[in-house]
Formats: sequence, C-alpha cells, structure tokens
Amino acid sequence: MSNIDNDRKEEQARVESLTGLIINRIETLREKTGGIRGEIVDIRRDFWDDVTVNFEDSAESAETFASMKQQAELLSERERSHRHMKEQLATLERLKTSPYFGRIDLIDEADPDAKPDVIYLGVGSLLDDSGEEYLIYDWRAPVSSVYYDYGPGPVAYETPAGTIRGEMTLKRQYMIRNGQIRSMFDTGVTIGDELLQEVLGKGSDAVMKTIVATIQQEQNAIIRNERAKLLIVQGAAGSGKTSAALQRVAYLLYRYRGVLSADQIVLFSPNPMFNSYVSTVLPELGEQNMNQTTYQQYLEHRIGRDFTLEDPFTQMEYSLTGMSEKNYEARMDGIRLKSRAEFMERIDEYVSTLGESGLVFKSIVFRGRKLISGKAMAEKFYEMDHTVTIPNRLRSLSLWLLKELTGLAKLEQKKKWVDEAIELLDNESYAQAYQELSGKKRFTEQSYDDFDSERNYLAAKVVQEKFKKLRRSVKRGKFLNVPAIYKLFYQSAGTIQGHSNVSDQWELIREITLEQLLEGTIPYEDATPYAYLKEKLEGFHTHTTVRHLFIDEAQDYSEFQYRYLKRLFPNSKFTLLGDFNQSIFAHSGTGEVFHTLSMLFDQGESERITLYRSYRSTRQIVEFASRIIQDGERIEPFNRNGTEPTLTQAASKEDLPASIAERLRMLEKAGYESIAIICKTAAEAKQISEQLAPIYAGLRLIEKETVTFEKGNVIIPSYLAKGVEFDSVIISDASEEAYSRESERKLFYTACTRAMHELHLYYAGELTPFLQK
Ligand SMILES: Nc1ncnc2c1ncn2[C@@H]1O[C@H](COP(=O)(O)OP(=O)(O)OP(=O)(O)O)[C@@H](O)[C@H]1O
Repeated sequence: MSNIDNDRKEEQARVESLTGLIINRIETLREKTGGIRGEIVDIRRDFWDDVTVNFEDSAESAETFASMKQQAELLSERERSHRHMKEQLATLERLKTSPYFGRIDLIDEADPDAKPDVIYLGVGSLLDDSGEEYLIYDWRAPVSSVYYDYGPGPVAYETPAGTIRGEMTLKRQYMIRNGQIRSMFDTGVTIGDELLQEVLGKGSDAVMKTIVATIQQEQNAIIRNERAKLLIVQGAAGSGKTSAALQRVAYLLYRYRGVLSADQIVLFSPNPMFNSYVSTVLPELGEQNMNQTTYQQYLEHRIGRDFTLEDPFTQMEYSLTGMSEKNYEARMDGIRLKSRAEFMERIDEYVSTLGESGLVFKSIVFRGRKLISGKAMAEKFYEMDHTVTIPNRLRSLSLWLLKELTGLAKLEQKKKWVDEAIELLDNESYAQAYQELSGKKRFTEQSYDDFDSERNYLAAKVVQEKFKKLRRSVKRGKFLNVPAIYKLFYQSAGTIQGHSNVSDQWELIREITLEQLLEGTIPYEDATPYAYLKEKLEGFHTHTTVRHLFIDEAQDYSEFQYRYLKRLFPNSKFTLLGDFNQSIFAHSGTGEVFHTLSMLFDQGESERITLYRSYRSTRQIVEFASRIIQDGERIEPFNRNGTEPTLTQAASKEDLPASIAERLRMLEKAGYESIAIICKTAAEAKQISEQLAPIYAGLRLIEKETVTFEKGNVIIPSYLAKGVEFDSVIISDASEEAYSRESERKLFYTACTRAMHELHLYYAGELTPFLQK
C-alpha cells in the first residue's frame, strides 16, 4: 500500500471530525443569530420607550440626545454582530459538505528541524475552538499561494510582513463531497490532471463555476497580481481569463478587506446575458458581486437622452450583412477611423476652436415664449475670459442664467395666465398659503384676506413651481446643445486642419454620418467620440471611487474607447482580459491597442501575462480550431480526449435543417444538456429557428436583448456566444458563403471554440476556406 492509501483512513477521520465541528458551530451560531435578531426587533420596537425625551431646557435636551445616541449605538452594534454572524454562518455552510480541497505540509526555513505545518485549504477559513489555530485556511491567505505556485521542494511566499521561505514536503488534493473523500492525489506543481479531468469532463452549467480548487500557476499570477496598474491578459479561447478575473475580484476583496468594497470594482462584460452567466461565482465564494455593466449600458446612461444609440450588435450585423448596401465601404472605413486615437485628437482640436467660437446654446423657452435666447447665451459665454476652460465658463453661464431666471420669474408673476392658474388651485393650497402668510405676519392686523398679499404670494408660488423645471435643467447644463455641436463638427470638419486627409472617404463618411445624426440616431462608432466631446465640454464625470476596472473581451474595445475609459476612471487599476484571435469588431484588430493603452500608464506600471493552455474544449476541438487562425498565438490543449469534430455537407441549403435536427437528437440521446446551434448572424439564427421549429421542439432563440443565460438548447448568433460555453456546438452554416472574408475568420474561430465536448459543422456548397487546408 502506498503512503497515500495509508493516510486515507486518517484523512477521512479528519474530514468527519471537522464536519462534526462545523455542524455544531452552525447550530450554535443559528441559535445566537436568532437571539440577536430578537434583540434587534425588541430594540427597534421599544426605541422610544427606552429613551427619556425632554426638550424643556438645554440640559434636558442634551440628556435626551445622549440617551437617543446610546440606544442608536446599541442597535447598530447588535446589527453589526448579526451581520458578522450571518457571514460566518454562510462560510460554515460552504465548508460543511466540502471543507477543503488541498493540503500542503511546510517546514519553515527559520525552524528547519520542526515538524512540518500541515495546512488545509478551503473556500473559507476555520479556526479551532481556542481561536488560535487554523483548521482550514482560506484559499486567498498568503500561505495558500504556495499551493498554486509550487510543488514539493523549496518554496517562498509573500506576507504583509515580508517573504517567508521554507520547504514543502507534501502537496495533496482532495475531492470531498457530502463529507466523503471521493478521491485524493499527491501532486507536483500543476494541480493535477486527474482533478481537472474530472471537473472539465462534466456537462456545462448555465452559470460559471469557481475554479479555486484547480487554479493553475499562470492563472494564480493574474489573480494575485497587486503591482500592475494595467494588467493585460492575452489568453487563448477557454484559457480561463474570465475565471481568473472573477477569482481575482474575490482575492482583492479578501486581501483588502475593510479598505476595498465590491462597489469599488466594476466589470465591463460583452453583453447583458454574460452578466447573468458570471453572477453566481462571487456569491459562491462568499463575496458580493462587483458592479457589472456593459459598455453600451454605460453609454446609454451618459448620452442616451441626446440620441437614439445604435448598439454594437446592430453595427456588427450591418458589417456582416450590409456588403451590398450603397455606402458599405465608406461606413466600414468610418468605423475604423473613428476608433483611432487620431480621431480623438481631431475632437480635441475641435474643442479648442469652440473655446473661441462655435458653441450652440438652446434658448430657454417658457409657454412658447423665448425667455433667454441661445444667441444671448453665446454672447455672454464668449464675453468671458477666453483663457478660462469651457466647463468653467459654462458654470459661470449657468449662474448667470439662474439669476436671470429669478428676475424673469418676478416679471412672469404679473402675467394673466398666473391669475388663471391661481383660480385653479385647490383649497389645500389656499389654506397652506394662508397659514404660511400668517406665520410670516404678512397680513395686516385688520384683515386676514388682504387680497394683494395673498395674490402675490400665490403668484410667486405658481411661477416658482413652473420655473422649477427650467432651473433644474439649467443646473444640469441642458442649455448647451451638444448634439448640434457634434453635428457641426461634421458639417465643418473639412475645414479643421488635417481632417480631410484622415481618410480618402472622409467626404462620404461625413455625409452618411450627418444623415444619421439628423435623424436623431447615433451610430455605435460615433457614440464614444460624442460622449467624449460631451465630457470635454461639460467637464469629465469621473468615477473617482472605483479602484479596479475589469474589462472582459478586451480585444473588442478601440483605442479611442480605452483612452476615454482611462479618463473616466482616473484612480482605477485596469485588468484587461482578451484574445486577439477573437477580435470580431471592425474597429478592433491587433495588439497595438494594448500597446497604446500601456503608453497611457507610466513606465513599469503595466504588465502582460499570456495564457496558452485552453481548458474548455477537448484536445480534438482545440486542434481543429487552431487550424482556423493563421498566425495567432499558439494554443495548447489541456489533454482531455473527445470525439473528432465532424463536417457534414448537405446536398442543398434546404436540407440543412433536417440534418441539424438529426444531430440534435443524437446529442440529446448522448446526454448533453446544453447544445448550441451557432449562426453567423442574428438574421440567420432567426431563419434557422423558424425552419427548425416544426421539426425540433425546445430550442431557445438568443437575441441581443436576452438577459438571462439558462441551461438548455439554444440558437445563438456567433457574436452573442462570446465568453460562454456549451457541451456541444453545431455550426449551422460553415460554407464559403458564410465565412470567407478575412474579417469573418475570427468570428468563425470564436464560434467553434464555444464547444466543450463536441463540435459539428454543417454546410451546403463549398466549405469555408478557413478549413480547407
Ligand atoms: N484552472 C481551472 N480549473 C478548472 N476549470 C478551469 C480552469 N481554468 C479554466 N477553466 C474552465 O475552462 C472554461 C473556460 O474558462 P473561461 O470562460 O474563464 O475562459 P476564457 O479565457 O474567458 O474563454 P473565452 O476567451 O473563450 O471566452 C470554463 O469552463 C472554466 O471553468
């Protein structure tokens, strides 16, 4: 019998004794939390009974105040304990069925002759009854990093007090379920294939899972990186970028507990559905979710009131299907142009000319009358010292406008409409007016119904009420007509130095952009330039409290967008997770974007980590997909075997749905619970969905508005499948017609790499050239 077999009994006994202890603790804590909850209810109910209220003189008032403060403190202390106990309970619940997943035996260099410290790692920490010894260490504790970074032999790890060195004499992994050790292995540096095989071999879920038990060394470097202000992770499809990002959030929340909170972390995800896909990982690790949003949602929030915003998926759909449209090439050229840093410089130049002239203001109109004209505002604005910044001059203008409005309100009170409005007031308003006037002693002694006083008072009230909206919009800077100013940029841009030579198609780009803007719609490629212009004019609305910004699918952002984000989050560290082989937007392309981004940080502040190993798909799928990309980064499959991907040629396009339905039946029979039919575009997805409906039931069509990711069989456009995964994938049309342009190569690669276990491709006519070699 090997050592490990000898140890097994002992290990199982330890698991049992720990589980017993955890169960006991849970019971005791439940009782205690119940008690505290009761106390809180009592304190809240009896709050005023237990406070001595007396405001008769200042000494009594002070006593009242002190007694209230004491009660409030007692309440908040009880509430704090309750929260703390609930957190402890949640940790114990997590540990109950699977208390730990790893063990390391360490000898400290400072005490080489001592017996090794035996350290168990789990998803939370557990102390013994004395509160001095750790029975389980949290996977994020400093010492736990040794588990992920080393095999048996010399080790080192960082603690807040400095580097600790020592020797690892044992590294063991466990799979514990329901209090039973299902398997255990002793391993080297990499966290064993056996466990990974088991985890990865399972069916996909509707939600992402935590990977703490099997984090790989190179992923650990991402999770625990604390130095870099800009951390760029380039990683093959399925290499665990998103997983590492989420564990990194959990790590940071643990490492900086009390300093960093979940609402100071923001994650930009590729689409709203993705938010639901990743939303359970952090709660599973006992942490709150960070703020999750999409770039589009952010833009919508900033500029959605000014224009109808085109979303990136509509733009994508156009770029994939609009080839035969009249100005297709010009628009595509425009998309690329507007994503570049040079375009930002053009906007900067434009803004500097606006400091001298050209700002457009909206007149303040009230009841169909112009109260203050836009022209008057422009005159006032340009009278101000030109060395003062535009946002500061706008602030002065806003103060001037508010003052003007006060004067205008007085004049307005004399108008006839005010009398009519007064007549329509209800009794309550009259009574209130009377009361307030009496309070202010505005009536003469002889009469309470001094008509003028009352009328003036009510008139002021009526006008004030109506002017409230005007004042509010002035305070919000609404008097600046940013949409018109942006349109003017295109109307006059030919005259801005250097602009006409940014693209041969510039004249046409201007024309088609203006056409859209005049219709009240802003193309996706203009949304960031517009938002940037708006911020430059109004002053940047920076998010200074955000400390960490995570951007998933980072290859899909343009240089312009990154420069904009850098300004919006000035105090934030950036973690970017991307794969250039999956750059599917017309504006995204090469690693240069990341290079220019790192130039926005000081030297030495940015780091880059590359992940080559792909965990999602079987070796066969990874090898198959690698053929699609030409000269991208190499991808190493994790050695998990499966069936070879298949290519099926149908006699005609019309025969495709029947063949696909047959494959669906086979896959379901094989037990797969999440199968995706991935189509190039939304239009194709819709068509296939209609064709399949009569012959195959239960397929859910995923559209850009879909917000939840549920387990089951779906039909999905390729660009919405980003970041997610399925047991098996069917590519509904892998023909030359669908995928042949260079811009479609990466889309095709992204689609194929969504498959975990099986991949099947269908086509009619010629096969895509990307697979012909
Ligand atoms: N260390 C690991 N242990 C277990 N599973 C892992 C590990 N790393 C990654 N995985 C699994 O591999 C799959 C892919 O991971 P993830 O989605 O994070 O990759 P990605 O790099 O973001 O992929 P893509 O770029 O294709 O969206 C997931 O199922 C994830 O759970």
